Amino acid sequence: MNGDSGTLYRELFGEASDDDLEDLDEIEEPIPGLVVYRNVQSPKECSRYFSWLTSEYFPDTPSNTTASQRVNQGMHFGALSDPDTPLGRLCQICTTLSGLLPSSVLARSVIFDQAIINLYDRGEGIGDHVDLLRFEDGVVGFSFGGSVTMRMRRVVTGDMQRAATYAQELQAADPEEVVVRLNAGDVYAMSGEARYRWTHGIPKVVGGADNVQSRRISVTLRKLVVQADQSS
Ligand SMILES: O=C(O)CCC(=O)C(=O)O
Ligand SMILES: [Fe+2]
Repeated sequence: MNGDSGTLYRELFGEASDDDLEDLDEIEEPIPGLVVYRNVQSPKECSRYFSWLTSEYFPDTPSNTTASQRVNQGMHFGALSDPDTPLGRLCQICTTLSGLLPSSVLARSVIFDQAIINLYDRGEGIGDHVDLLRFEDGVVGFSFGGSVTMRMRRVVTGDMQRAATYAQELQAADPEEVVVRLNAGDVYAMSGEARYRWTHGIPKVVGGADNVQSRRISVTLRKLVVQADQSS
């Protein structure tokens, strides 16, 4: 689904101000390549994104159903180069947060051209996985709605393909794990080791309680790997 064509950021959210991005609290988690910035987006901006994402991608997904057919994911394909669109604005934010992404990622002519929009309702989660290798290095996540705990585990099997199939459990899980609390307005990035050598997931249950307590919508930005031309 291509949700943001023709939707101007300014129409929905008013003038974007980079003043909002100052004085941010950057937290470097103990995994090389994992960077978390807190409170990048204001509560007001978050609630506007939450509403826009809901109407654009999940207009018919009530939170009180566990039906397996329910729509809980949307996708965008196409360069996110226009900061006057909601998803393009998220891409622009990435370029303003120093150290969020390595210079090799920022130097790309198109930094991101794909977005996945995930919806989580109470009791849901996503299994431990490494993002598919069809995507380049550098994945950035934005959070809207409820808070959640993300778990990261070092890949110890060396089996990248298996990890990339969204395994629910790694067979030889290393006890070493890092948990990252994600609140609305936070921005996280996974590059290098964090992107390729660690899984990430959102467990359904944390400390005996539902991890997701109220609806959360995440937007993750990626760049598709350009396939070499096989025909010549
Ligand atoms: O919801 C999130 O922040 C993570 C989503 C994710 O890992 C994915 O879509 O691959
Ligand atoms: Fe992922």
